[in-house]
Amino acid sequence: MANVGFRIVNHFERVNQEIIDGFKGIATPNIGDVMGRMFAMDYSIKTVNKPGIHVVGSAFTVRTHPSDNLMVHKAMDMAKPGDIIVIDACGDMGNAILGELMCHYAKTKGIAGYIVDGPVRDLHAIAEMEFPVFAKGGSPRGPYKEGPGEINTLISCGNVPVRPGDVIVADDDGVVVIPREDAENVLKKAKAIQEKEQEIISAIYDGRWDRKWVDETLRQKGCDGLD
Ligand SMILES: O=C([O-])CC(=O)C(=O)O
Ligand SMILES: [Mg+2]
Repeated sequence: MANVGFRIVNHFERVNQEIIDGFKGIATPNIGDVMGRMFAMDYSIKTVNKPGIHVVGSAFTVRTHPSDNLMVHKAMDMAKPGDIIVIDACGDMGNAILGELMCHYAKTKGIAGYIVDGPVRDLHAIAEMEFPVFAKGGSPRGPYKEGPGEINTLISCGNVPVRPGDVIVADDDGVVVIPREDAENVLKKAKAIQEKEQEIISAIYDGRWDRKWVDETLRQKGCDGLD
C-alpha cells in the first residue's frame, strides 16, 4: 500500500444486497433530503442516457489522472456484477474517460453503470444502448492509457466523498451517495419521505395542503408587506 497515487485495493465490504435493492424506485431527491442535503453530487454530473433512467449499485471507486483511463480499464476487469464504477477524474474536462466500447464490455460483466467526474464520448451510442452513464459532458478527445491512479480508495466525485462499497443511486436528477454503514437507516427514512410526498400530492388536489407556514416563516424573518 506504499505507492500512493498508483495502487489497487482488492477487498472491501459491500452493503447487503437486500438493502441495495431497497433503493430501487426511490427518487434521488428523497434520498438526498434525508442525508441533510449533503450527499448529492454536483449538478454538473448528469445522465447521458434517455430520460427515465434509475440505477442503484455498490460503488467501485477509481481515481485517475486527468484525461487517462488505464485504471478504469483495470477496474472494469475487477468489478463485480451490480457494482457502479465511480470515477474521480479530478473534474478535468480535457479528454473523455470512457466510451461505448467500455460500456458494452461493462454490460457483459453485469456492471451496473459508470459515474464520471469528467467527460465521456460516443454519447449517441451510449444513449441508444441504454447503459447507465453519468458524466460532466461529452468530448471526442480520447483518453490516454498511462496511469497513474488508484482503485478502491477514498475519492471525491461531484464534490462528494465516495468510498468503495458506498451505495449509489442515480436518476434524471443526478447522483446521491449513501455512506455504506448508514444505508439501512437512510433507506427507511427515504421510503417514509416518499410516502409522505405521495400524501402531500393527494392533499394538494384535495385542497388540504397547509400553507400557513409560509406567512409564519416570513413574519418570523421580519418580511414587510404581509396582511
Ligand atoms: O478509447 C477509449 O478508451 C474510450 C472509448 O472511446 C470507448 O470505450 O469506446
Ligand atoms: Mg469509442
